[in-house]
Amino acid sequence: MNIILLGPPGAGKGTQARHLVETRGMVQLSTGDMLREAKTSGTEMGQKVAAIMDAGKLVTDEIVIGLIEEKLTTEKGAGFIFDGFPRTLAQADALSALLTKLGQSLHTVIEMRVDDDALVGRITARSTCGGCGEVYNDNTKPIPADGKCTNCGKENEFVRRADDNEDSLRTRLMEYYKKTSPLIGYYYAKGDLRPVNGLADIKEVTASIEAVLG
Ligand SMILES: Nc1ncnc2c1ncn2[C@@H]1O[C@H](COP(=O)(O)OP(=O)(O)O)[C@@H](O)[C@H]1O
Repeated sequence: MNIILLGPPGAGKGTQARHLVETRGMVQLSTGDMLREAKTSGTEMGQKVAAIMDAGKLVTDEIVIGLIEEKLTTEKGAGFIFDGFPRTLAQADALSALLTKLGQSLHTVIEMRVDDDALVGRITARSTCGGCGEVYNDNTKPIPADGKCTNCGKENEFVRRADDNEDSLRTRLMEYYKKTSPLIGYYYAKGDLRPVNGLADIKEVTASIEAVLG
């Protein structure tokens, strides 16, 4: 079963994707994570994407489609969760073609609905473990009082993502409304779209997603 988690930055896609990985053995394909990895790798591609990401703009379709294509052919599991991809209509078409080529299809597109004020609040509070990238303070969980990451167990610094600042966030929201939100209509018309309330608490959102996936 292959699914897309669709929604604006800060909607909680990553949190819910990680849950599906743990409970269902699905494979999370987060283009944001892949690009952040590329950014720190020091490659030519990494340097190219760093400035774009930090400013909150979208990286080119060519780059992200290439990253997804590589993962689709190498990763194995009980289906893929596309998290942060597709973000443009060109990416949606490319995904459809790639899945067809692999003899696979898309099961459901889960639209995580949240209001803009909540997003801005979540993202400007968000920080991550400097060691493993575990997310804190985005309405999920507070930074541990003992300073030890609940995921990797180490006492790392809790850092802000380079693009989690007010300016970059405004640009990311603008990019979302201009380029990504048309996908809601696109998948609705295809009959694949299932909305869930992303403003509910994490467990309730998880339960709504479970109910949709069956
Ligand atoms: N599918 C994509 N197409 C283009 N750029 C992307 C894509 N996925 C991620 N990015 C880049 O990575 C940044 C971070 O994405 P992501 O981790 O999904 O964060 P968030 O959902 O919090 O905005 C985006 O602002 C963009 O620059």
